[in-house]
Amino acid sequence: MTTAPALRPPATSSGAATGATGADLLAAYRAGPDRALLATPTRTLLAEGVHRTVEDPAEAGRLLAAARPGGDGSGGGDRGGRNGNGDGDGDGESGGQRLLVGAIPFAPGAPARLFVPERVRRAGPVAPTTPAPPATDLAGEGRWRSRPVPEPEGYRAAVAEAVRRLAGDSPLEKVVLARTLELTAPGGSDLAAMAARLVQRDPHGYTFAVPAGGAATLIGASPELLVSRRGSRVVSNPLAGSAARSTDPVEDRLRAEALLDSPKDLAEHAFVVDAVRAALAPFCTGLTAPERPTLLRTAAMWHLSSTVTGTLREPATSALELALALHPTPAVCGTPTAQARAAIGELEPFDRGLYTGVVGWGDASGDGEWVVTLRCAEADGDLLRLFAGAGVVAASDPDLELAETAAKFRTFLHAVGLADAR
Ligand SMILES: C=C(O[C@H]1C=CC=C(C(=O)O)[C@@H]1O)C(=O)O
Repeated sequence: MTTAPALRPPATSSGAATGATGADLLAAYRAGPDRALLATPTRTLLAEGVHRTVEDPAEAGRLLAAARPGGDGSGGGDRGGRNGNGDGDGDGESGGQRLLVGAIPFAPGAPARLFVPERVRRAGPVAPTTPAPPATDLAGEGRWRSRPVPEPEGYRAAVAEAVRRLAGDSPLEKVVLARTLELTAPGGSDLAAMAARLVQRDPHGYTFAVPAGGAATLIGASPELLVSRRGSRVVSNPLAGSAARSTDPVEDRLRAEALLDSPKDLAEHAFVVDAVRAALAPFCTGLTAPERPTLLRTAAMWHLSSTVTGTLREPATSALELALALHPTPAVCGTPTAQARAAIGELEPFDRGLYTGVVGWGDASGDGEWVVTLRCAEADGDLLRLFAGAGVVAASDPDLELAETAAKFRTFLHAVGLADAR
């Protein structure tokens, strides 16, 4: 057990309420190793200054527990809020200094990029009407060079190999295979402007821009809530099963309806819901999940979506503990987890880093919102490395999974002001 220094940073860092809006905090964000922005459907958090960094997520959990009022987990009340995820908490520089923000990687044992900020400014969600910078400022004419890793042919071959394994004797039932797209722009990229465009395009998503080690920043807009905990109320929103949006409204609706009826996608989805229920069961009573998924829409994608809710058995269980118990779900790894992880290690020719990990915040009362790290890029100097993956099951078609990952890249490409990539 760590004898943790209190999470509370120096007393000088606390401040009076500022009345800032979500849009103000978004506008105030500047990328850097000591800044983090989280803009969720219910709140905006801008964290500045590093009180301490935490590389071990388990240690982060202990730190939060030690900083809990009375150390007994009694700090959280059930205050409800939209979707049970909270209500934005009002605004201002807050008594929420005892907060942890950042990202946890996909691979166990790789360093987490979590930190306790010196200052946290909070506001409600960014209004959907908040103007974003024009795409042309970011894209410029021919400014970006792109390189897929692996090449599309390599990704197709990996999916085909996974399908062969899924059809064979292996216990593997689902594996999520990803690819990357490296974009380079001389002079680097304006990450604050990209964050603004991500929020504006997907105001119901979870936009994040957090330090990723060294001078790198992890930036993206995830549609998938891994878990939120507010008082005793626990919510998870697993997604799996996807279709690209169409600009033609009739075609768009047809794709959505086909997704809802697709046996392949329903199977892919069921693995995730079952795993989420199983992981939450030891911690929750009254777990509920719908019989059938519904549709969730982002600007670029349709997804099959299920909202799983429950009530904590032990009030001391934090959102972070729940996130660590859930991660990695079959939405990003596969089923069974160990075999899927091994297949990913063999079939993906790159390190996922923070992609398909967990990103978000947790506070000393145990409340928090942790989302699955998707639809994102790692930005470092001139390089932006985008990531996208797709769940592969026995009925998967390599061409369709390639097209699905291309569609998933669009979330970020549009934030940069670029058109599609193959
Ligand atoms: C792995 C990704 O998406 C996951 C989340 C939602 C739907 C998914 C799917 O339909 O395959 C993936 O499981 C990604 O966006 O990179």
